[in-house]
Amino acid sequence: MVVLANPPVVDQIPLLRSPGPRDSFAAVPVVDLSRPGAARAIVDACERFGFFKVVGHGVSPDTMDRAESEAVRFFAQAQADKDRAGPAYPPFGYGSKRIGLNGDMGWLEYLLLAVDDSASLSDSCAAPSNAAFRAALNEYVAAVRKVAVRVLEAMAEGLGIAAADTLSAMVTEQGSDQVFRVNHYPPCPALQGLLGCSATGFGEHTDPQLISVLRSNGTSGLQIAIPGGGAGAARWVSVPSDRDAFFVNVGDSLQVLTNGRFRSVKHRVVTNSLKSRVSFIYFGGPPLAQRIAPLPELLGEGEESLYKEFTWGEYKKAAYKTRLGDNRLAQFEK
Ligand SMILES: C=C1C[C@]23C[C@@]1(O)CC[C@H]2[C@@]12CC[C@H](O)[C@@](C)(C(=O)O1)[C@H]2[C@@H]3C(=O)O
Ligand SMILES: O=C(O)CCC(=O)C(=O)O
Ligand SMILES: [Fe+2]
Repeated sequence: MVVLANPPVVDQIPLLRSPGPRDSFAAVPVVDLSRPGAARAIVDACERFGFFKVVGHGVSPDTMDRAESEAVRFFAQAQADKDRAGPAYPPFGYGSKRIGLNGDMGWLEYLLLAVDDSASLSDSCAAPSNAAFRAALNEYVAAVRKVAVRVLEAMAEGLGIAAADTLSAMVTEQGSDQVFRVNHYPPCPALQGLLGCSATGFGEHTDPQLISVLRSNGTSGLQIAIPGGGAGAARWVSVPSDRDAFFVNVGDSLQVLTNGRFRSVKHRVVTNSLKSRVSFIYFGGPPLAQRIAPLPELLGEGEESLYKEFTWGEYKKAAYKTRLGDNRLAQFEK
């Protein structure tokens, strides 16, 4: 029997099967935000996959490129300099390989940053301290939050909710819990010898918030779980990258607000063996006191909530005690 030992650099990082051309999710739903019909298309994608790609968003390529090149510059610094941006208090600040506080590991480094009510990086996070990087991220975060708001408004319209801002207000009102993440996945060449294996960049999970809006530098690696793996199982498919587009994930809280009509999508990142991936993710969450329960307009006659009552603060506290791959919503199901 041949026993393959993991190379030491990836000792504690789980391996995944390297994606191949047959894993490509060519049918990823694409929504053009500038066209009529976007609301219906978004609802359809959220019901089927909890995931879609957004084009026609109007965000300037300069805004995206500036943020990306500043991020590349930040991560190219010496390790000791990056470590100085480490969390003043967890989870915010610079991190490397460790995800969360419960033992999850991935082949990445990242900045996890709090966003304030005016869609700027919160002053409570000193990192990143470089003024040009901070300015570029502030410009990007303001732009991506506008995209999130338009998407949430379109969802409300598509769901037939009378007040257009029912969902979007949750991420714009005072005290809303918005987080921004910059992930850098260096290539993992040590694995080239292990045929067919890649390091886990970011292990499988669902996002706890309402929605996450992601943009990457065009290096592939993001996978989502879609129904249809046979016998009710899910199948992992690779999302073709597109540096000009945004990708939207439905999070756990939106699944609950829609009483399970929208799916909180399971996703993960597989490290590329040749190219670095840089991704930006805006996580739109509500204020801590926001009650997360199915919207009354969405409940049919006699339909009951599938979930126990909770606030976002309660859910977040419970979520941060779980491992990445845990089914966080299970403890709130009736
Ligand atoms: C393992 C963990 C990392 C995470 C907190 C958690 O305990 C479970 C949820 C994880 C997640 C996934 C989406 C976002 O990247 C994130 C910032 C979030 O809100 O929930 C991360 C958390 C993290 O990295 O701290
Ligand atoms: O970096 C990516 O592309 C996705 C990361 C992710 O899912 C997350 O940070 O929650
Ligand atoms: Fe995620």
